[in-house]
Amino acid sequence: MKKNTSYNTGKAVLEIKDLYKGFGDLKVLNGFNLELYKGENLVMMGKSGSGKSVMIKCMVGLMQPDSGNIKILGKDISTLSHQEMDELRTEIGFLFQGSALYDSMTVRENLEFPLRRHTDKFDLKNTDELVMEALRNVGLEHTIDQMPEELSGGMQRRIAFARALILQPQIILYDEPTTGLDPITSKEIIELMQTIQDKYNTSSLIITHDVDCARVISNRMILLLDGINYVEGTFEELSNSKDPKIKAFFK
Ligand SMILES: Nc1ncnc2c1ncn2[C@@H]1O[C@H](COP(=O)(O)OP(=O)(O)OP(=O)(O)O)[C@@H](O)[C@H]1O
Repeated sequence: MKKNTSYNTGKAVLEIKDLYKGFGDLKVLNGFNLELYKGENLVMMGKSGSGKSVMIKCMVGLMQPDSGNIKILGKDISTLSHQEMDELRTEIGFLFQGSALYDSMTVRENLEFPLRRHTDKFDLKNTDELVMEALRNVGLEHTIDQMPEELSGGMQRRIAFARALILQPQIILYDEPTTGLDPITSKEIIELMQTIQDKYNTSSLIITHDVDCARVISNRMILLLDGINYVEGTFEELSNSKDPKIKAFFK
């Protein structure tokens, strides 16, 4: 698979500067910085409890940082109204480990759901077309009228992927996209992530502990350690590091 590692001259779609967040005596983020460039796959690794979820919650406006600055698509999120933040969230697709489908809805209804919430951005007349395109992207057009329970775990994950894509986001956030999947399904998901990036030139922030996933998908990597962006570089650079703290991630 071709890998491009020259994104750091491009335009940043997400900029986190000097982010601090603590809970009482617990300092979680201590001046964390991150830039995600247009069209890149940035893999973020961090130990359990290192603050990855806190960082994401600050990023999508679900948590208030103590200080620091977050810009998404050039907009400082601390200046946005509720409605503006909601609109900006349509530019971010989420694929989380627990991105469960609604059990009582068909695949079609699951995919229509985000569109109905954002009629300002999408014309509901085009719903069928958008649903089909999203399903085509994950190769599951034939499941459109099925219920989630009729699908395998891997297929459900792909439908959740299609649902994350349906709003045509510019940024995709993946949290442990391959955790809990068997190696073959895991490989399929990684290939899908790559296909989507190639097709739509999306920018992805991928949080994972899966070294194989990081090797295949990352253009660049960042390690969150001690509340800061401890190191950044390509997979090759980081995996060959002599620093024991960095080496620990690649065991
Ligand atoms: N609302 C909260 N109140 C108090 N402490 C919190 C809160 N949210 C997170 N923390 C603490 O902040 C630290 C970082 O949590 P976070 O969930 O971001 O970790 P993580 O890196 O996502 O871990 P994992 O990989 O296990 O999901 C933890 O010690 C957690 O207990």
